[in-house]
Amino acid sequence: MKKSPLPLQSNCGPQKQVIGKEALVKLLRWHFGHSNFRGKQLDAIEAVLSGRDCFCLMPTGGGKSMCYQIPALAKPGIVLVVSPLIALMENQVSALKEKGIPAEFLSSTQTVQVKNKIYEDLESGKPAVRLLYVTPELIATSGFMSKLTKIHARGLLNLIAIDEAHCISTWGHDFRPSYRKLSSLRSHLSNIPVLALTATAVPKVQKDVIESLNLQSPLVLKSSFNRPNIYYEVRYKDLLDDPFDDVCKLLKSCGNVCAIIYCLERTMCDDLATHLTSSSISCAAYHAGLNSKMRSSVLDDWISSKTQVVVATVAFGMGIDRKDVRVVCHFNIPKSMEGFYQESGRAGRDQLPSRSVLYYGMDDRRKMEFILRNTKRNKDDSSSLQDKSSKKSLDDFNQMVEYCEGSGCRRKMILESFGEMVPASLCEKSCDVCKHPNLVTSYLEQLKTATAFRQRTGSSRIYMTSGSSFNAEGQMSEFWNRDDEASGSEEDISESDDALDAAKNVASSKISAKLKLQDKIDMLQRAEENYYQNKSRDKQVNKHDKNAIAETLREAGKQRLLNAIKQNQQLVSDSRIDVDKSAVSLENECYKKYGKSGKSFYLSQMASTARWLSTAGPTELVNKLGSSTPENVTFTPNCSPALSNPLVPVSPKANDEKVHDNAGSEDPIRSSASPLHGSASAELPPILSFSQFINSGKAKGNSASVSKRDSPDTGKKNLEKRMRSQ
Ligand SMILES: Nc1ncnc2c1ncn2[C@@H]1O[C@H](COP(=O)(O)OP(=O)(O)OP(=O)(O)O)[C@@H](O)[C@H]1O
Ligand SMILES: [Mg+2]
Repeated sequence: MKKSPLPLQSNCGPQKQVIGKEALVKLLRWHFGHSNFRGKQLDAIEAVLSGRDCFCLMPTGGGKSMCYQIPALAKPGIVLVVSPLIALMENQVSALKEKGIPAEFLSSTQTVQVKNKIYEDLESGKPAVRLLYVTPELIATSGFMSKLTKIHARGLLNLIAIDEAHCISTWGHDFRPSYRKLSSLRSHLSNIPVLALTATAVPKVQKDVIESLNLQSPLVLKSSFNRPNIYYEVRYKDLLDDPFDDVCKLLKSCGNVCAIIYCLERTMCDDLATHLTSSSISCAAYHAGLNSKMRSSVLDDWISSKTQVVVATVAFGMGIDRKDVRVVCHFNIPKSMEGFYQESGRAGRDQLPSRSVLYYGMDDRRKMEFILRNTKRNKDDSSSLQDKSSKKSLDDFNQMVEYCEGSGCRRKMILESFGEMVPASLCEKSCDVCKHPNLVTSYLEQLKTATAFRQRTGSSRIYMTSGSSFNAEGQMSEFWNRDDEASGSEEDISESDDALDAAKNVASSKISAKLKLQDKIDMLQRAEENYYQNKSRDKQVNKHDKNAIAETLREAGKQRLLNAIKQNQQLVSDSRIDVDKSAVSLENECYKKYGKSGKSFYLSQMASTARWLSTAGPTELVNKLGSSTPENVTFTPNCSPALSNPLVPVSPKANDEKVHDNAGSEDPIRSSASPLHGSASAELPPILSFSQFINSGKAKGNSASVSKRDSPDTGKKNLEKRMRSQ
């Protein structure tokens, strides 16, 4: 619902004018319908309005957003909000727009037209926007920084709010390298107050945030971390017959309530979501393996109560504001208390009674310990730094283990981990230990017995045995986005880099320890032979590859999009849009993006596109489709990704181009129109395979020692085989 003009907007005079408490409360009531400020909100607002820096530590759901949203309404000008997640920005901006508050966000998900419109407004004499949300990656770009400097020079910048500020600290659980670049904000935009907000910062992180952001004599506001309306509980997987069923029963016993279930792995999310759905629980999976449209669709459905339960990796949630989440389950033990606090804190933001249930399993514990012990924080860090970082991660994790295996009050444990000393009586029986102490003690004893038994019988499952299990990207846990510093990428969800790296490192270190050089060479030679054998076999079976996307499927896809477009009268009647070409263009976009990832990705992308066509507003549609350049649309033929000789370096361009896989088709490098490509490839001598290379060395050194497999004859055969298979 749109509101009439802001009551204070025109009354605000010069920047220095002090806005009184009453006026601020009036703004709160008028725009947000809350009767009064909560906790330390007013202190933070008054501080930043008077031009002072502020560090604000409030519990999850404490109302931190209000600390920068009210200042944006109290003074003409712009409040810049730095936020780590595109989903989070989208959410807040649409909620503000609903209330008639001019807010925008800038991210890689928007069309150029939308971004240009925002920039035009910012450059106009009197920008309409009051709150501008951006990612830290965007701030780090020189283009955006120069725009910001100009806005500042025109006296239009009121406040810089850094939400989820703990992401700046390498000691924090969600460290984002791009956040570190925010330290330059101070030097570029002097005299603008900075407000740092977080719910989860241990004293060391608090100090780090204040120093990194270069806050000047900030007002430090800290509220208690206690969330009295959340009941904390741990369930022991090793003592349960079927943990999936237990989650199911738990959700059913709570009624059809809103819940989030966190899992470590994407596959686990999918499996558990399927199980719950088959038990008639309204639920969906959410993780970085889904494309961004699918993720938005799951998020939208959950926010609008179409689905009640989301089974997600930690990719879901930071700052997500659905007030009535009644249950947050951790199906696997989280890696730190900070992460656990933040995730479980998504329950009961409406202050009504809610539950946090953690499923603790010994295998999960071992698995997480393995990941943390072997995770490399940064490839360039020295080994002592790596060791320190790994030790810190393990220390953090041990707190979580203590939380699960300890027999003390859970709430007290959480609060003490944040440096808050409280008596156990504060809990008022709102954790399982305080409410059922005997039961929990008995569980812990049973757990000990079960663990000892497993150790004796060696029946513990082995999770990470070989490198091959790590090849499938996305199978591992996913932590927060650790963008490539140089890329300035603005992706909102990370690929699972940490754990994957860890696993790969371990796999390779195991190989190094085990194999001597000769073994390695033999292994590589065998791998090469297998590669060529498989490749020529693949050619025959390729047609039957169940993951391949056939032309008929693509045709059906185009037809589906065309139907979706035709159902939208807005599109059919708009002369700027060519419906046929738009369908072709959209299908091509889906194929180009997800074709290589396989059929299911392609289909899910098509489904989201069709969904978008039926729900998007007229401006969005015209922006996207009116500007498409269907003349330039080229079709990617039904093919597998370019697989030319792996030993020939392939130019990046060649990777982007489309390659026909049919016999007699041309290699894009050799068939390039460029004379350089043409003549160079004709003159190049054949490139030796790995075996040939090794053999030639051996032949030079000691021709007598050449094995049958390594004989020049075999080398020649290999080369012929290789040529045939291309
Ligand atoms: N003064 C207030 N009175 C009542 N409700 C409020 C008040 N301030 C904020 N809220 C509500 O509290 C909820 C949580 O607010 P918000 O999202 O700002 O929390 P947060 O501290 O940013 O949490 P998180 O750490 O999870 O991001 C929102 O639904 C908001 O509308
Ligand atoms: Mg928040």
